[in-house]
Amino acid sequence: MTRPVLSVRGLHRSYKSGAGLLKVLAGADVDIFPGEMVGLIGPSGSGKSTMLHAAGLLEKPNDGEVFINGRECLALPDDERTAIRRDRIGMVYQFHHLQKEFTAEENVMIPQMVAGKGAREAKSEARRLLGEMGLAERLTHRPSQMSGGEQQRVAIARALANKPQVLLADEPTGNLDPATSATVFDQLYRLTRQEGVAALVATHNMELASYMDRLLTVREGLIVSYVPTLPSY
Ligand SMILES: Nc1ncnc2c1ncn2[C@@H]1O[C@H](COP(=O)(O)OP(=O)(O)OP(=O)(O)O)[C@@H](O)[C@H]1O
Repeated sequence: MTRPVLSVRGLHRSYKSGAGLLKVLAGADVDIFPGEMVGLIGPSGSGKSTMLHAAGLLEKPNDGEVFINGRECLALPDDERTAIRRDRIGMVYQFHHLQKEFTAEENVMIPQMVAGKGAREAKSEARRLLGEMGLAERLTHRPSQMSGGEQQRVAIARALANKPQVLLADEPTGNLDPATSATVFDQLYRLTRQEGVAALVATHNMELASYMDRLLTVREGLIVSYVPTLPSY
């Protein structure tokens, strides 16, 4: 049987809320297998971002384990966890978070060079990925010189630049109009498939969700398989 590339086990996360405690995740499990695209859906505030942040090793949960390629990462020393996050995990957010003083090409080169790649190799990979995202004519544009959809496509190329095994995307098209959202999602879908990257994508967009291989949702702090029923949420 294929081993999951990302495995989350028994994740607990609560936040202080006034005098009490808001339990968001209460023992949540997720398995993502190589090459698949899994949707994470559910109402606002249900815990999708909380799950993605913990799975992406950005935030320590109160309890639980996160395995990347079979290796538990939350208990690792900070520097090892950072290296795994850099080399194995790509993140895309609703807002692109590109560095505004750098060009599209440089934005995609930076994470590669931080990971130790030389400038020439990083540039060639940046050009390849930006070309795949339909941005061959935008290499030297800065974020302010690009449309929202173009900026988000650069952010996707950047997230894939270090050949991660898993891409975690938090409403990657949530800030775009419906037509641009569909195009950007299409490119995200095609490129993750082509590069063999597994993806967990939080979205409110049920049309995009219908293209995913599987859907998960958060219910009472647990992650469960989601089978759409009428009326949908
Ligand atoms: N740092 C924090 N401190 C306190 N409460 C928080 C914090 N982060 C998240 N929460 C709360 O945890 C709950 C889950 O938030 P989360 O962002 O994971 O939901 P979500 O499903 O991603 O929502 P959305 O679809 O609106 O992005 C919310 O009620 C939120 O207010």
